[in-house]
Amino acid sequence: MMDIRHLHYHHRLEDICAAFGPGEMVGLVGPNGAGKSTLLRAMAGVLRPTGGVVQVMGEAIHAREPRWRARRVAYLPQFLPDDIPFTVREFVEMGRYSHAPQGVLSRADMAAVDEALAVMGLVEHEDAPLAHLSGGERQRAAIARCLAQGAPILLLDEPIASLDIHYQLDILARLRALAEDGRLVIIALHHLELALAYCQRTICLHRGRLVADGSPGEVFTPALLRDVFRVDARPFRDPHSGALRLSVSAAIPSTPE
Ligand SMILES: Nc1ncnc2c1ncn2[C@@H]1O[C@H](COP(=O)(O)OP(=O)(O)OP(=O)(O)O)[C@@H](O)[C@H]1O
Repeated sequence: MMDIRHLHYHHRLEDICAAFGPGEMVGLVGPNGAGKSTLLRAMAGVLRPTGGVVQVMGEAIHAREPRWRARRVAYLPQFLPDDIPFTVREFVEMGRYSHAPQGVLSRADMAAVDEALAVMGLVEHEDAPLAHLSGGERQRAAIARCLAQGAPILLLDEPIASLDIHYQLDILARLRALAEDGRLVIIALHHLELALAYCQRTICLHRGRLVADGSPGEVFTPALLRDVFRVDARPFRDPHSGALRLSVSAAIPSTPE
């Protein structure tokens, strides 16, 4: 479904190789500045690699036009501009325009928008200007736009960063359900505990390189947590639920470079 071959982007990404299939829920983790957003932008086709290629369904994504990309990949950037001059509904409707060649949304398009607004708890805000929403509500509107898009691949850059705990868990559960339904979902996450709980696969970037790729239990070793994330931490199995959890005891002090 998505194949990354020897991807480079200046010094920010170096020789990234990975392949992803339908039905996968993948957590993209790594410390600040590791290259997660850069990688997601290259995967979404909005950033042209300086080497290698990202193929989506066998085609180099950056070489295809925006409508082709939007039918296949829904991409949530890490930050939205503060001054988007649209109502919440208009903004979510934008997710459907790749399905409406003449720019006129059909009944099915409107139904997809209604559903996305409802699952993101935004029906009461649909006529409000986007700029009048709180940070978390705006983030939910951006996720609603991605969901309305109906693309088989979702690339979400820190989708839960500004959300309350209910929406963090609710959205991760919804994304996992979409993956179980056959989509490919890749999310950049700083919450390693939530990656453990919700992602079946985790890929870890460090200084622009892919340093680990496997189940969260395989990836979050005490050595990787120490060397990459600079914390003293160890995974353990919760005696009640049997789920893998993370016990983090301390940040390892930075040493001057
Ligand atoms: N516009 C830019 N121009 C030059 N360098 C950039 C630019 N944006 C990011 N970088 C650099 O590229 C590297 C990777 O940044 P990126 O935003 O991809 O990291 P990230 O893993 O998403 O970080 P974070 O967790 O802090 O969001 C960093 O060293 C950053 O300083």
